[in-house]
Amino acid sequence: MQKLGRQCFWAVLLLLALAVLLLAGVMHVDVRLLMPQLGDQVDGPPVTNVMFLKTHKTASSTVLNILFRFAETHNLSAALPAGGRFHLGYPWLFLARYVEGAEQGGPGRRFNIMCNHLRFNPPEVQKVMPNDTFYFSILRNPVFQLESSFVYYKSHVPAFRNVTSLDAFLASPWTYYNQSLGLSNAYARNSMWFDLGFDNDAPPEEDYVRARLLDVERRFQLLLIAEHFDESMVLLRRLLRWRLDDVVAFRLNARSRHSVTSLSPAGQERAKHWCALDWRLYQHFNRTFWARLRAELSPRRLRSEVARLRERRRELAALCLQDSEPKNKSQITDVRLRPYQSGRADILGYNLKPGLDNQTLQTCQRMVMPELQYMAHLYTLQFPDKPPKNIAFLGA
Ligand SMILES: Nc1ncnc2c1ncn2[C@@H]1O[C@H](COP(=O)(O)OS(=O)(=O)O)[C@@H](OP(=O)(O)O)[C@H]1O
Repeated sequence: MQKLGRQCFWAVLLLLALAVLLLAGVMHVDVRLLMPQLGDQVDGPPVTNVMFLKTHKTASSTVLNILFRFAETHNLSAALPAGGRFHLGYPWLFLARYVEGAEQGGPGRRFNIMCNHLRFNPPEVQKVMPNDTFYFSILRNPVFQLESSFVYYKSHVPAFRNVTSLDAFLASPWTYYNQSLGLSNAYARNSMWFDLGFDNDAPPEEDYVRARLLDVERRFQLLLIAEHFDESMVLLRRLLRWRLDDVVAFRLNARSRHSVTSLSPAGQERAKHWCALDWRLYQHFNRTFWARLRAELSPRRLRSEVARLRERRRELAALCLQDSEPKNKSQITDVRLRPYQSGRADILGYNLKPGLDNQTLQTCQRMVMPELQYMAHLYTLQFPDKPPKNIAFLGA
């Protein structure tokens, strides 16, 4: 009798499971959306040695926030800029000695996570990162990347200083762009190509471009695409075997709508021509990105993973943020959460909900902490005996 009862129980359970699967199939719903805990399972230990080449104006600060949070929550070491510096020697080619502590404890000191701005120089990066490091970076359509760069670096970059608009610059770039001024003009032309360590003024000849694209393919396991940020996070999480919350992030370092300018259609075409190396880079890795996604996930699975990521971001926004809309500098009440401002860009940040309990507050603070503040925070954790980084603009 008891045996019959047990059999009935299992039969009902089986029927129920079949009904859920059938329903999910009919309604085109991924089962993991109905039972989220199923979807967070990953095979094998997470990858913990990661080098992210932080390209400029490509959503890279949002990725850096993800990596810093992972480093902090897993007690991993980060390769941080030495002394009072805020980047790893940029715009000069990276050298291992730009990393705090790289030369202490004898040569061979290795770090888990590396993600501050640097100009890629593989042999020197290899001196501070372990052999099994996962290398990745992110690219953005150079038309929009250049527009963001123009507004952000307007007064910093010689080529941009004396021109009123990007359209005017692109109509006659050689009037404003002086090659002999070298590195300080790197933000004005093929900036992603430059960050990868290549010559941003090289003629875009076919053999040269192909050889460099091959170099990038050899060095990096993954190139993400800023325009497809959520799909990028789904792919990254899969390859790193991380949990969903590890890759959920709020958009950081964004400009307010009024500081975004739009390029005329002719200006957009000129931007592709002016930044021909970046345009080739972007087109190539946009193609390989989608090929990789297709190889890793079915379209339905991709849709459901992106949906889960967005749902979780909405949940965390509701938990953490006073208002899900980002705020400008003067609206951010906690000065420590104000992002660095530059050029004509009005860079936005977030206010947290008041009255959060300590643990929630800590999680939420980390998610909205701007790059410089987070770096200074990790630096103090990692090097408590060294003078802390001085973020001058916070005192202003
Ligand atoms: N999640 C996500 N998806 C898409 N785009 C995003 C995301 N996060 C940040 N951004 C946009 O990235 C721009 C800032 O880039 P960076 O953080 O790389 O800039 S920096 O070089 O570190 O200053 C900045 O672009 P602009 O607003 O056009 O300047 C951000 O809006």
